[in-house]
Amino acid sequence: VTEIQWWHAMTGANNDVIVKLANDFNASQSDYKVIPTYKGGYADTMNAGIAAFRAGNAPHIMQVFEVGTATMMAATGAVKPVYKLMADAGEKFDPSVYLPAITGYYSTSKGEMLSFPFNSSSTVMWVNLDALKKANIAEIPKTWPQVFEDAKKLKAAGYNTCGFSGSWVTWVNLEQLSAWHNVPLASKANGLDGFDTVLEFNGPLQVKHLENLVELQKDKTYDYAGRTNTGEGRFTSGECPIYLTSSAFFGNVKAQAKFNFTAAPMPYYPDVKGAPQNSIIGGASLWIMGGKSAEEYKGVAKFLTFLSDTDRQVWIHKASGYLPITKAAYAKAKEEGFYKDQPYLETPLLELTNKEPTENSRGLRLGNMVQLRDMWSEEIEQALAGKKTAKQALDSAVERGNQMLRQFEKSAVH
Ligand SMILES: O=P(O)(O)OC[C@H](O)CO
Repeated sequence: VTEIQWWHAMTGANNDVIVKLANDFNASQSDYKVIPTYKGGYADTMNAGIAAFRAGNAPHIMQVFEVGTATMMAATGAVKPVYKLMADAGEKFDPSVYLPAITGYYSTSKGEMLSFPFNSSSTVMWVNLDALKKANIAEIPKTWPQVFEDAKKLKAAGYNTCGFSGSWVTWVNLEQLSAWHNVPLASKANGLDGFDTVLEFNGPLQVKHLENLVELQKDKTYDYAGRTNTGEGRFTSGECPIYLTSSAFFGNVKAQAKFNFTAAPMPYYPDVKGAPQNSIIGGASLWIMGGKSAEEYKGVAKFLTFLSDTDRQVWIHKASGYLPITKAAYAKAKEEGFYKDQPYLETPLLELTNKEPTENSRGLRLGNMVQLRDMWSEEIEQALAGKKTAKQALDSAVERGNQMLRQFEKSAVH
């Protein structure tokens, strides 16, 4: 039996999904054994994989969050592009069966798929419907001013430590916010059109939004919940009744929330012309590491085919809240009437396809993104702590970030 190591970053309900997929694949044939290993959060998993590659013992499959894409693309030799893997292994593979809004993110401009879009998500607004009722709020808020208003009412109704919050502070409040309002995060289509991109997220919209969060943080109408997704339990515990994070929070919400809930589209600022635009994808993709044997690659290719199966994709979608990655799986979920019962699982798909993507909303591809996000978060935290104004914090995040991008550009192999 040829062993295939799969390093991943999933916890809770989504870890259960990974384990079941590996077990089912292993039970479906006897030539290969996929062994999943949790390596910490997304940033830790990526760093562990890169270190292992340098030491000559990389796993076969590595789950890398969407914002690690530029780094992986630049790591020529360290990775085996998916389109090549499938061709070399003689595995049937048609990139056109996957949803273009998702695969575009992980493909070259020629349409060659570099990594396999295993778990794609988007940002949604999770809402505690019982809390809304308790605060006499009749409708789910659609705009940011309505969220602020409702969060104040929720506070008055007893949710006094957190009216609203969210995870992945930069993803939600810079990256998705910018795309959703059709303003640039960075030049060159947010880096998709070249590594010579410069950051541009210190514009009026992003500054105004951070000013709002800073102001609302003072009395806990908003309460910061951290850089990654570790604060998500504050929604399921009932503490924060409005919470912006990934659609893939679904498995844990379903298992843990003792209240009625839904996931609505991200709010928007109604004074921004044309908003809302479309959201961008989150989550992660599977990168196949270089330097393995033909036999091992054959097993990996078979596993990717196994993951692409329509029924399996529908199952992953229903269990986790990650998106169905193929057109057939999305159509099947619709046909089954799945979204009639659970309309909120379609929310991220509707956001992604809300409008034809623009240069500002196709996605983003910035090098050194793990470090960039940490530094952007640090600047946001300074603003929330009252040590800098929102404008100073975002100006500094842009300036420091541009230096990091230039370092990446110099070191990247083109
Ligand atoms: O929680 P996930 O897996 O949907 O990922 C959220 C963000 O996209 C991570 O960068």
